[in-house]
Amino acid sequence: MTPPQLVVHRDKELMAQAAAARLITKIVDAQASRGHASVVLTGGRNGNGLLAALAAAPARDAVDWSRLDLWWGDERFLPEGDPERNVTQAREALLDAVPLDPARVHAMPASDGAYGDDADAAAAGYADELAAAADPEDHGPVPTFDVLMLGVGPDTHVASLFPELPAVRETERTVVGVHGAPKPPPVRVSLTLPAIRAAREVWLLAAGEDKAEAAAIALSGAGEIQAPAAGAYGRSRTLWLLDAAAASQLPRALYPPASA
Ligand SMILES: O=C1O[C@H](COP(=O)(O)O)[C@@H](O)[C@H](O)[C@H]1O
Repeated sequence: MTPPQLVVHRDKELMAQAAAARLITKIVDAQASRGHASVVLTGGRNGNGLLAALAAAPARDAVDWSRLDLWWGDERFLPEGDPERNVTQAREALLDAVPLDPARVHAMPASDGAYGDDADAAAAGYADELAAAADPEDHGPVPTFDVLMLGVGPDTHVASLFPELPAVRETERTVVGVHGAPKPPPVRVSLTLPAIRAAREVWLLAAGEDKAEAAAIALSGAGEIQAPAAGAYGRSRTLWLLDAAAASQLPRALYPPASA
């Protein structure tokens, strides 16, 4: 487990811009050293804010978009093109504006797609896609993502791993169908904690006052079943990117004094 590092920005706009700049640098560095990069996107307000900031950043042209693999941490299991689907929102915020290779955009299945309305089959299909993309050096059924981003919900959920639901207890499968999610829609598809932990870097995004309690709980030693965000960490780095409002309930010992 890599211990969480915290960066606290003044407000959510600055956080989104700084995180977008950080992501551009990560992708460019990975492409320079390995020829390609892989990023796992998150849904939600903070994830979409980051993508919009990236779309507006002139430095986005430093990325070779054709050599970037995009995956998703979770998806709301809805029909293709539904405005509530994470992929639909990501396309609007950024993806439609950059020259990605469509074969490298690994959206999670829709509820009117190849698996019909069977979220568990859709999850198994996505797990197969991940396994097929993994190299022998990845030591497992999931690629070693360069960066995996997770929005933190006000209830400490990450991806579609909600407190106490079976998905957060999963230790074998890399992707699961989620049923009875407390946040709509109730049916979702999600990476599990073991799949999340395959990433080199895990970035948790939390901006806004409604994330303050969740951040304080997850960073104060809570268990991952009760607070899924506490169980999300990367192989090399776990980074919490917060704004001042989301950091406002953190114990002083955790709050980095020199953040801007
Ligand atoms: O439903 C979801 O919610 C979380 C957090 O969203 P936010 O709007 O509270 O920031 C998100 O990370 C997840 O991908 C999404 O499906």
